[in-house]
Amino acid sequence: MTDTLKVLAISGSLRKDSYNTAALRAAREAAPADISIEFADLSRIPLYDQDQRDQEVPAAVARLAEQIKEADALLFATPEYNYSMSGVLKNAIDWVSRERPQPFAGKPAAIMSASMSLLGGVRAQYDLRRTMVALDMHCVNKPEVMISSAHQRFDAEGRLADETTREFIAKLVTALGDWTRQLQAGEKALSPQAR
Ligand SMILES: Cc1cc2nc3c(=O)[nH]c(=O)nc-3n(C[C@H](O)[C@H](O)[C@H](O)COP(=O)(O)O)c2cc1C
Repeated sequence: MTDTLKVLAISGSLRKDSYNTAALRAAREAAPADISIEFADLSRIPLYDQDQRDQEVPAAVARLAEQIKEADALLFATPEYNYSMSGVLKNAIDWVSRERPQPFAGKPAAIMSASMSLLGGVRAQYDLRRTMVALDMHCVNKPEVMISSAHQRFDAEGRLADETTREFIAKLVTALGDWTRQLQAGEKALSPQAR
């Protein structure tokens, strides 16, 4: 029997009716039985301030860093704000990136984006990928899930109403699970005990 993988879902939108958060809920529904998805909460994270950090790491940041450490993998969904990821997401990543050991290092991760435009947030995804390189995350390359015209793909209750998008999301979650197990197997093989 395979162990369940713990995936932390991180939405870059605080909006109650966020399409990105809704996409993460759809991912949780579509996840195979051996993947469990829990949600991070970025709403209490203040703006990054080095002086504040020097005094005390805010509780919401410490909690997020802990959740990231405990997770086997991360699943991001980011809105596109002016061709980039949201400030909410970048700010949270910046806070956590100052923790030591750096919690993102070596983490398997995957990205989705949802936008009302026809491009589905592709430019935000590539910004996020660049940040992932800086932080040594290992991002799944394919499938790329960009949810365009998001307002037409979710119903008024925020449920995904588009089968093609659901299939893409399911494939991405499965790919993230496979990628995570592959990386974990590689790490085991390289550990001193295995030599
Ligand atoms: C400040 C701001 C900038 C935006 N810039 C873009 C953009 O560059 N490209 C785009 O596709 N949508 C842009 N949008 C629209 C968002 O994609 C849209 O509001 C989306 O629903 C936000 O994601 P959410 O539903 O998860 O909150 C922008 C929205 C805001 C508030």
